[in-house]
Amino acid sequence: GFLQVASPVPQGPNKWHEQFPIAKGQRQSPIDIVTSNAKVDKALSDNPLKVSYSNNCCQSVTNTGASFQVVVDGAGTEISGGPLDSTYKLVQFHAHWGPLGGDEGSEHTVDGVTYPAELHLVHWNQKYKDVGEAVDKPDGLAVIGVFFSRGKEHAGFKPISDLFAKVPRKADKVDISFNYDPACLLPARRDYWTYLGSLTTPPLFESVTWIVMKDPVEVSAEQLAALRNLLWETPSGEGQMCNNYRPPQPLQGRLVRST
Ligand SMILES: NS(=O)(=O)c1c(F)c(F)c(-n2cc(CC3CCCCC3)nn2)c(F)c1F
Ligand SMILES: [Zn+2]
Repeated sequence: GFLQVASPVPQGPNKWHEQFPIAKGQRQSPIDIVTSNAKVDKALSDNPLKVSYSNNCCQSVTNTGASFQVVVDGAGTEISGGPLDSTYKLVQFHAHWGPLGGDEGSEHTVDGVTYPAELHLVHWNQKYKDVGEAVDKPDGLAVIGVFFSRGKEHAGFKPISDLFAKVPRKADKVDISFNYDPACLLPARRDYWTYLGSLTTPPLFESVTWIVMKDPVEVSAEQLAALRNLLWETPSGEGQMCNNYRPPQPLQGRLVRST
């Protein structure tokens, strides 16, 4: 019979350094946020983080083979202020999560505490011509991280979590025909920690100003379970996508600032 050439199953985080040496770099993400070591910086509150998203910016949801990804056309979806020296535009949002019913799954941890999932809103610096140019520059990206805790249903996340069943396989894609404002996914209290880090997936570029919201948002157990409608390649064939999170990396002496 024909030689079966399977697509290589993606290597886990502790092998990434073989192909991406920067995995052992000086500003890798995620990190464990030790709240007692975070330094309150008045400058962050003097120039508050400004999030101005439009409600018709979301184009589609796709299964990237590593997460869901809501693709956004950046028109009018800008953030600025806080730790940012320029305006950044939203390009996509996705998440990382753990096993069904488990409490691990977030990438950042807070005093060693994990959350069942973590949402990432990825923005690129408008001083560059596009995200491809920005993605590997030290000030190229700004990612807002939002912890998901298990509780009551998140009405704002429902239109998105209902779409996961429609994109079970890698490269599956469904258009978003309704108006959707991703700002509904942010916690009411806008306090955050911020530090300089990296992409948490290959190519692991050290190009991210991280803005990790202090307060989690509640989503229901069903909405967390809906993340598992997404499938991916496992060593034993196709399986439910889960545990797509990188564990915390060495702080390497970096300062974490806090509002
Ligand atoms: N977890 S994370 O740190 O928030 C995070 C991710 F997980 C990502 F996958 C990306 N990412 C960026 C690109 C486009 C690049 C286009 C140029 C070539 C490299 C990929 N695709 N995925 C990303 F930007 C990001 F910030
Ligand atoms: Zn991410």
